[in-house]
Amino acid sequence: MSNLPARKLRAGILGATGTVGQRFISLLESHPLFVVHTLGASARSAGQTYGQVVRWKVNVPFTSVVGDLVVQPCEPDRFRDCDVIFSGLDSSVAGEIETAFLKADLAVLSNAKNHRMAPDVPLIVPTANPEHLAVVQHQRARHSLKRGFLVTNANCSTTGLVVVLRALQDAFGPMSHVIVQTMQAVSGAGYPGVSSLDILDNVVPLIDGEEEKMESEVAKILGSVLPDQSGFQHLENTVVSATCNRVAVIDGHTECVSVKFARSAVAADGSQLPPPSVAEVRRVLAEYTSEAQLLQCVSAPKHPITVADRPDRPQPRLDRDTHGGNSVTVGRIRPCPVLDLKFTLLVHNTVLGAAGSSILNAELAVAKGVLKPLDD
Ligand SMILES: NC(=O)C1=CN([C@@H]2O[C@H](COP(=O)(O)OP(=O)(O)OC[C@H]3O[C@@H](n4cnc5c(N)ncnc54)[C@H](OP(=O)(O)O)[C@@H]3O)[C@@H](O)[C@H]2O)C=CC1
Ligand SMILES: N[C@@H](CC(=O)OP(=O)(O)O)C(=O)O
Repeated sequence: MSNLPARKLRAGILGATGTVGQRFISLLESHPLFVVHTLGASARSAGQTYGQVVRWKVNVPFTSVVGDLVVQPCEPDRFRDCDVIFSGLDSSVAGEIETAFLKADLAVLSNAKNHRMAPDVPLIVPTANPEHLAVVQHQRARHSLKRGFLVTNANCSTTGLVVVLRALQDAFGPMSHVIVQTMQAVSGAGYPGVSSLDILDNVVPLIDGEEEKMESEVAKILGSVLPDQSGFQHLENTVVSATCNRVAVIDGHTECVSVKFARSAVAADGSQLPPPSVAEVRRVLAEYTSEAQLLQCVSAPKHPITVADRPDRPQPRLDRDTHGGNSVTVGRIRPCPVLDLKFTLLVHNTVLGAAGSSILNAELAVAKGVLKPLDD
């Protein structure tokens, strides 16, 4: 990896007690570039040690070093000596707090939905659209910042989908139609989230606001950076329809996807290209690589997409941790009698779908020289 800093970057975590915050701590525990330095949460937790307040749900324990840190209020001054800030804040407060951190010239990588669609905020899924990081320079100029920035990652269901769509779009051209049905894990709703009486022995066919986020975020992520790098050209001719369900799985969102390629529509002159074959699609997905692999980012999965060999995969319990939870597993690739092609994918919602993407985005920012230690 290029631009390796002389020392580990000190990481602040906002929302450190939450589901995503805990995943940050777990993934950063022995990270070669970042070290957990300052933890922040609400007034309910601030002033007490992390060990006292956290209701830890990750199946690997946290260290005593982290457990002894005193949780801070989420105010920029408390995080002044952090080189990088990871945010897992609840969206009811993330908007204002992250803006305050940006204005304080801090480098923020957020999971929250609040700033995702802002015109000068890169919305980056690291193995799908890392090139969108280029807009950080314009963002800095607009806010008169020296080193700060605000980069968000996507909704967890969007994340799994766009990695696969990007691979298909690069190989076979744009898609005109994408239809997706999700089966989303309960950890996606945070803690304590959905009550057991609602979810056990049940499927809940509504996740408030989720479908709209999926439908709009795909267009920004699969779009391009404007030639002057001041923002983004959203994809205009790909229609996405999402239906989202909550299921009794702890981690891992499963998505059933059907797509139609623009090339298979009949052109004005009557010409028409056939849709890609299942064999071609399998090969393209299995061979797909992103800039995260080229730049040798330490958390980059060996394969951004893992094509399942067995006909009854992917399954959340068996496949969510593939390549550390940063690879999207795809299976059941087959022709679709309505659109062109259909398949099932699985994304780990709190790793690649949340904290893992933020960390990989930070690694990309280091590799591209956008994120440096405070004293550099
Ligand atoms: N879970 C997932 O799979 C995904 C979540 N996200 C997004 O990531 C963010 C975090 O989600 P998740 O971890 O699930 O949520 P949780 O509800 O589990 O955690 C929320 C965190 O925000 C903190 N918080 C709440 N209110 C305040 C406040 N007023 N001031 C400071 N901190 C506050 C909480 O602190 P305290 O404990 O002190 O109350 C807690 O640390 C959300 O924006 C969510 O939409 C994105 C993708 C996937
Ligand atoms: N809504 C997602 C998780 C989430 O918080 O998404 P977002 O960050 O887009 O609000 C889920 O419940 O699985």
